[in-house]
Amino acid sequence: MKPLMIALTKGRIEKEAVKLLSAAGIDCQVLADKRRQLVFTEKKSPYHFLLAKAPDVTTYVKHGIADIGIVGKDTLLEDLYGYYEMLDLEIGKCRFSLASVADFDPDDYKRKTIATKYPTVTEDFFQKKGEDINIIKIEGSVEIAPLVNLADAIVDIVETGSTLKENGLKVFEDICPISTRLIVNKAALKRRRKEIFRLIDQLEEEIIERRQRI
Ligand SMILES: Nc1ncnc2c1ncn2[C@@H]1O[C@H](COP(=O)(O)OP(=O)(O)OP(=O)(O)O)[C@@H](O)[C@H]1O
Ligand SMILES: O=P(O)(O)OC[C@H]1O[C@H](OP(=O)(O)OP(=O)(O)O)[C@H](O)[C@@H]1O
Repeated sequence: MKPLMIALTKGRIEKEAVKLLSAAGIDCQVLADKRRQLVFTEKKSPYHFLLAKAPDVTTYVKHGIADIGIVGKDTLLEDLYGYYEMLDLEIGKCRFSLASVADFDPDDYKRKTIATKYPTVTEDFFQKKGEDINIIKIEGSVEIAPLVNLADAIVDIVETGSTLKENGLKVFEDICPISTRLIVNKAALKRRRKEIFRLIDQLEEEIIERRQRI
């Protein structure tokens, strides 16, 4: 049978994810000297890999190109269906927060404009408060928006808080924690159940060990 194909989010969580997979005994040797290569399907490799942007990892898993995806909960909350979320890898930890300039009033009754890369999360957060808002979709450096009056506030990822601080912004409310998750293609979970659960068990064991080390 073909090796399992794992779609890995490239960028910030890549290194941590490869470290976790390797520690769990999942051979990632092919990724060691990858340079600009993005697809790794070497015959002798026990696993195949592709490296993609976070929202595309979900797409490759949904379409069955990848059996397994490694992607942040932030991305999954924007694209909720069509895969199984199987495991919290407990890496890539950060959170969603509502942030703005110091004089922003979250209790102001006027209809707010919120800038974000995450419209679904934002809509859901304000809907639960019973608040109707305008959303402006921004692709990055979202912190600019309240500084130049494009928006009243932002919903964005906060990790250390230094980006907010360096731009004179503060958190008004934490929305939810985020971490990296393992997702599985629905058909693959039926067809390759044994192999996938073996990989999940290996990862779980390593995650528990790491928890005990802290
Ligand atoms: N401080 C952080 N900022 C952003 N993402 C973080 C942070 N810490 C962990 N993550 C996780 O890393 C994932 C990938 O983030 P990364 O910044 O590499 O890509 P991106 O958000 O698509 O940005 P870019 O467009 O710069 O590539 C996020 O989806 C999130 O789950
Ligand atoms: O709390 P911190 O540790 O400062 O991290 C949070 C920052 O990191 C992310 O941006 P990223 O670097 O991915 O760039 P982007 O704004 O272009 O998405 C996020 O959108 C924040 O801007």
